[in-house]
Amino acid sequence: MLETEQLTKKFKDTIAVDDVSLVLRQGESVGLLGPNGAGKSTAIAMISTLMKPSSGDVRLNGESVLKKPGDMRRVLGVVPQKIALYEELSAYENLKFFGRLYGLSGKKLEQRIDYVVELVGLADRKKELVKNYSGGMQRRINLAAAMMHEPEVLIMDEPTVGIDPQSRNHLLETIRKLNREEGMTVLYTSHYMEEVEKLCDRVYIMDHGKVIAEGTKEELKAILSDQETVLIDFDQNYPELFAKLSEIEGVQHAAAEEHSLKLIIPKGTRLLAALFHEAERYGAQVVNVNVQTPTLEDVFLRLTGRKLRD
Ligand SMILES: Nc1ncnc2c1ncn2[C@@H]1O[C@H](COP(=O)(O)OP(=O)(O)OP(=O)(O)O)[C@@H](O)[C@H]1O
Repeated sequence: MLETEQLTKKFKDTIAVDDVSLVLRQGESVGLLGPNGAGKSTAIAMISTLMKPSSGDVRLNGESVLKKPGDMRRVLGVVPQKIALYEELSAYENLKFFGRLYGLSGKKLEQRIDYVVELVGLADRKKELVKNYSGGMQRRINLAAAMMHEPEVLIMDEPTVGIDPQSRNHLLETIRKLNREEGMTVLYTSHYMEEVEKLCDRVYIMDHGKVIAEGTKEELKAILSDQETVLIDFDQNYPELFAKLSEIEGVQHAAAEEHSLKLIIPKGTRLLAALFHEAERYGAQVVNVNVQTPTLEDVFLRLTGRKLRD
């Protein structure tokens, strides 16, 4: 129902979005996964008609939205990364304002407000001023505002960055319910691999403005089907040892995080003898060794040599 064709956005010396072709089918939940600066927000700004592409096109049911941006705006509910609410007003007043912008009034408007505050779990607090809400509650009302005009497609730009775990879970559950139970089409961007794994059927992985991989979660993980991920926990951080271990024969990618080192190796690689030998040389204690099936985070590491959250 919605697609981008070789979408490109150039700023002075940066190509923020580079030849990106995405497809979003009705009822699907699609993830756009990439680190900070990958170009996700810029792509969303163009899809939602807030920014003109340098080249390429965005199509809604086959028709270019560059000519008819109004059609797209009616269909889309966009939850931006930044909170877009009036702080001095209550949640209820904010929702009333957004509802009126979309032409709702009277009983219909009140019914819709009742529905969206219930949806985000804030019905009993709707009369409080937005400035007194926690960051997570503000995000939930942000989602409620995007839902006021009964959009067919919901686009969310990193909606859980910096919020408390309770609001995060609530948001994720709400989006999941909207997609699975109400058939809402969802485009969800994040640099949190676990969120995309939980919510999305299909995933585009972006880096430096380009789509570097696309597929169902299973297809993407199949990129690593003949590899395994070994997570080694140490008693503390040993930068020199970690660098040394990353060079062991067979290790294809390595990423260190605090006391742990993650290695991607071909299945069946005999690693333990070398691991313990080197650890002993550096006086390091191996606390735990865990062999895992690859995650989308590992796929990203394999494709780019970097971690998603570098
Ligand atoms: N208005 C602008 N002018 C110049 N450069 C920009 C502009 N907007 C974005 N960029 C650059 O384009 C690139 C992509 O940015 P974008 O915000 O789309 O990435 P992102 O994947 O959404 O990351 P984040 O999660 O940090 O928002 C970055 O290098 C950014 O600095």
